Amino acid sequence: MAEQKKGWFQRLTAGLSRTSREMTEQVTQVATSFTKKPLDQEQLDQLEEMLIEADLGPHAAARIAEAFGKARFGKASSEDEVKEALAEAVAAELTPRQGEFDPLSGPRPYVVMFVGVNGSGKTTTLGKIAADLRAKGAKVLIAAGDTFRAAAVEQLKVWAERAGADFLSKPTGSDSAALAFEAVEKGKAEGYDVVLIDTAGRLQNKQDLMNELLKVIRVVKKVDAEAPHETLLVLDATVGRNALAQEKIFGNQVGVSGIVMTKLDGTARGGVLVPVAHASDSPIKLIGVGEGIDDLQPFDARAFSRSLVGLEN
Ligand SMILES: Nc1nc2c(ncn2[C@@H]2O[C@H](COP(=O)(O)OP(=O)(O)OP(=O)(O)O)[C@@H](O)[C@H]2O)c(=O)[nH]1
Repeated sequence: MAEQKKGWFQRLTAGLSRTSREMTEQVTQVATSFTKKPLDQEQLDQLEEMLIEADLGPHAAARIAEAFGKARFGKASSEDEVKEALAEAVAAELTPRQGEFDPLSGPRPYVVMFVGVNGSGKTTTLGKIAADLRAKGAKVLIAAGDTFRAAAVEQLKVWAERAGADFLSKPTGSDSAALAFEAVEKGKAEGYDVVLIDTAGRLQNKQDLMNELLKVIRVVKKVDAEAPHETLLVLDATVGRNALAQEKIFGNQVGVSGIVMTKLDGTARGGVLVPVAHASDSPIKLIGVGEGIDDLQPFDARAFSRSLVGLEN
């Protein structure tokens, strides 16, 4: 178990290495002056600026700098003390925004819808979740709701086969709401534990896409009024602060129950998770720190915060 936990933290740290390297460099720079003299307002301002540059957003940056100031004002600090205090201040921001994705403890079939723009990592995330659920012995059905793109259907099919999950699709251009309806009906009739529904990420325009997603939800509710039990919004961390705009649109128009932040390994701007977590009404539930199956992790605010500032564990 300790080994497993270590492996998990190492993957998180490796995944966040670009962001944490950037942060650590900055922290080290700022911290050099912190070690030499008692913390003053000028240093706090520098720290705040650095946090803004790291994409944590102006509001969180101000709050974190303030919390840091409360903990360390008037004291000289070693680099590790700076990191510890920063990690604590970031964790204080994120801990209330941490949520759990646990489809096997909910009603059966537990219906999960994946939304997000093309390329955000929806298909990969869905595939990784399917593989994890299958490994736990669950009966899983995947519905290829992006009926507009043949390539998306094919890609999802590969993931379904790899995971050993059943797969439902329709010819390109079919009604995705009808497919979702069938999937939930089949899920009910055939005793599935979980139904995972992929959706389109791009249509002619944003409003068409939102209308389409709302239609899928309406239709799914005809089979099960409680469904979808989860609507996971998949956001790509490499788009930086654009992720905030996406959260706003999907969150306001479709309704989202949890956020998955992917590709944290592909960017030095992983700090963007902080303003997204704050702006969103729904918690961060999962993070993607690589392309492998084990690289989708439950979001752990404390571990994320420590890893972000380059602490070892
Ligand atoms: N490095 C890294 N790559 C990821 C992660 N998650 C997804 N990807 C990659 O991002 C690319 C896009 O992911 P998809 O799952 O195809 O994205 P999508 O939202 O389904 O997009 P479409 O299939 O175009 O609708 C793929 O090459 C994935 O392997 C991650 O956490 N880290």
